[in-house]
Amino acid sequence: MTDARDVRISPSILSADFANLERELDAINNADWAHVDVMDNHFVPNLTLGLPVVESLLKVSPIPLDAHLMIDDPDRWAPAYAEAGCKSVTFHVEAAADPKKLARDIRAAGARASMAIKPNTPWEPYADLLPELDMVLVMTVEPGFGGQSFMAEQMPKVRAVRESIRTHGGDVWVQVDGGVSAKTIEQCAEAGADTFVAGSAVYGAESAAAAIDELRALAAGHAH
Ligand SMILES: O=C(CO)[C@@H](O)[C@H](O)COP(=O)(O)O
Ligand SMILES: [Fe+2]
Repeated sequence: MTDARDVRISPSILSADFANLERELDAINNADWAHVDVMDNHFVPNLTLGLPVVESLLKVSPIPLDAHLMIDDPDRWAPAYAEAGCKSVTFHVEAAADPKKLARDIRAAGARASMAIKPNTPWEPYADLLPELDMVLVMTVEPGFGGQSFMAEQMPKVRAVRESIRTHGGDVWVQVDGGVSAKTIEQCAEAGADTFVAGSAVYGAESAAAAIDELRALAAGHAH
């Protein structure tokens, strides 16, 4: 059984005020992680920030950073985010040349190794990678932008990932990212997700801290 302590909320600073990121990190200090979306305008059609900004965020963040790398050639770049101090580093399997080696490199550099799959990418061909992973991120929007509509049709994939983890054993977290809000988080938890990214639902709320508490309570009520 999963209880409230096993539900993790990771607000995405993509929806924060980029001119005031230290203040925006402080505003979510009751969250478990801060989710940082790194986009390179190649893997996705958007450009955000890279390692120098992440290094600065690491100096001031009250909570650990969860780096979501939406970039080409993660084999080359991802371990540096772990070496810099990100406690979780997610690469996209669609972009990785050697996902097994990359996951090992991330772990060797001191971070949790996480693999993301886009909405049109099936899970089954990658299930054998589970022993190398600490988290699987099932995208619930096409990566690239905050504020998009949640794709409920990804819930069977969340169930399939959770089932593979049950079968293979191991304490692998299942993260969902994209359109997660008070309206959609319960079905994610019900399907087997335990780690929830929310950008606009947190930073668009009157109180980010209250939104985080609400999301955590809703997810915990449906976790299993
Ligand atoms: O990775 C991404 C988008 O590609 C996300 O992390 C978004 O930043 C989530 O934003 P919301 O959908 O919650 O507004
Ligand atoms: Fe993300």
